Amino acid sequence: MASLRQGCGDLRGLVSTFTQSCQGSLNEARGQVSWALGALSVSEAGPQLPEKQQGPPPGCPGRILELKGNIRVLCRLRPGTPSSLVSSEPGLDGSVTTCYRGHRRRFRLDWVFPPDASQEEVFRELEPAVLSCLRGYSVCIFTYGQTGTGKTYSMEGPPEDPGIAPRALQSLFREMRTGGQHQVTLSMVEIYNEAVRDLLAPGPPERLAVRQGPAGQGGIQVAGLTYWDVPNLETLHQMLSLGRSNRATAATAMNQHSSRSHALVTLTLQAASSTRGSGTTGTLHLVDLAGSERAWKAGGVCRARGDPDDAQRLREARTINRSLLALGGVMTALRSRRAHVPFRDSQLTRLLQPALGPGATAVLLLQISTRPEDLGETVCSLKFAERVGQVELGPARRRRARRSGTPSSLSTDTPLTGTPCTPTPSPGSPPSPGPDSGSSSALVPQEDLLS
Ligand SMILES: Nc1ncnc2c1ncn2[C@@H]1O[C@H](COP(=O)(O)OP(=O)(O)OP(=O)(O)O)[C@@H](O)[C@H]1O
Repeated sequence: MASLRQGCGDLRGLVSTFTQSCQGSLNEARGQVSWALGALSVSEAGPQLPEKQQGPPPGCPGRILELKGNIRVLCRLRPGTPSSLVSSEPGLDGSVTTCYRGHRRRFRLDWVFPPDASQEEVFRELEPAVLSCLRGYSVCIFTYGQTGTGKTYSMEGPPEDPGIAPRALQSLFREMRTGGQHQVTLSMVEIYNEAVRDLLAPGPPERLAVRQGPAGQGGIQVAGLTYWDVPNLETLHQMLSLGRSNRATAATAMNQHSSRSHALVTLTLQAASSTRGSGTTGTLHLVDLAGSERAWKAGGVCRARGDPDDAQRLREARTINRSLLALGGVMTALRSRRAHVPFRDSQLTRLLQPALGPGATAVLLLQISTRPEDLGETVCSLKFAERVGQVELGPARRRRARRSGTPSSLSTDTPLTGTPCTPTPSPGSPPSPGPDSGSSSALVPQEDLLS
């Protein structure tokens, strides 16, 4: 009788959630169709569009993005033991040559940074993409590679030698000071063991639900995510370091301070319309991916160390690898222009969906090791980068605000009145969502609001 009751309860639960799950699948199908239609119109319109409609004039940062393609792959070699098995030709259109299991293979990349490249040199190559966000572009910069190869070093960097994120913020605020009114909004999440957590939540971080946006509007919603209006650079730095300190890290076999989660920082930059042009909404996603670490390597070390936390490390390694595999699957589908792109396969790919949609620009910074014992991983990473380099997202597109869509409470580097790091949150909603976007996540750019 008890088991009959239990069965009956289960059945009731299933029935009650059935409509909801159907609606979810329907919404996703709609999203896929509108994504495919968007891709189609982009590929049809792309090269034929007159320059005026394509974006900024020659010489401007956005122009470089359009001409160089919407996904660029940069590679940075970690300093350390030089090996004759990994050699590189640094610079623009550089290459990395590996000699693995008797096979020589040359991988071409958009830019290769040698082991002695400085943080400044790396950022110089990325700065145009970063600044294009102020002109309404959506840009995603992500670091990818084996654990311990320097992803966090490149993205964050030590205080005495800052990496991409702090330099990007500084550069954006410097540029904003030169004129115009802007509003900057920040959100920061991590994906740890497939759970999405708000790194800037005012209370204890809880697991957040990721959902498909309302029907016909596409996009992804992260329920309960906090969005912060950031008035100045100092506050932004403080918030980022707060978020960073909330991130899950642990000592692993390969790295003493290994990031065990993927971290996604999203800045939305709204520029008010002025005599120089209409308002725009740009988005900058900075993604520090957790490192890939072969499960067998992690497993071997787990057994050898007999540490009680090692089972946890092994589980983390597996989920990280699964999500990176899903990212690889998405890249393959995008490259082959498949009708179905498996964005739903992991939380990482779901959240990255808007950043990899038509009209967006993505820059992959691949980190590799030159150590002979890492060669297998290095080749895998380079193959992944090669796949990414062949993806086409269509020409980069700017998002202009409607004429009436000027952001409401604009600020230009206004000094914070009150305690730093306590700006006004706008829980669960993005900054002034456009009527077409239907998105409640800062990870989701508003639709192309070309007026
Ligand atoms: N270019 C570099 N110059 C100097 N030190 C570096 C460089 N790249 C990496 N390192 C050092 O190597 C170590 C590992 O780097 P980091 O933590 O950034 O790796 P990671 O790829 O983010 O690892 P994980 O995926 O495990 O988080 C750190 O001590 C870092 O300071």
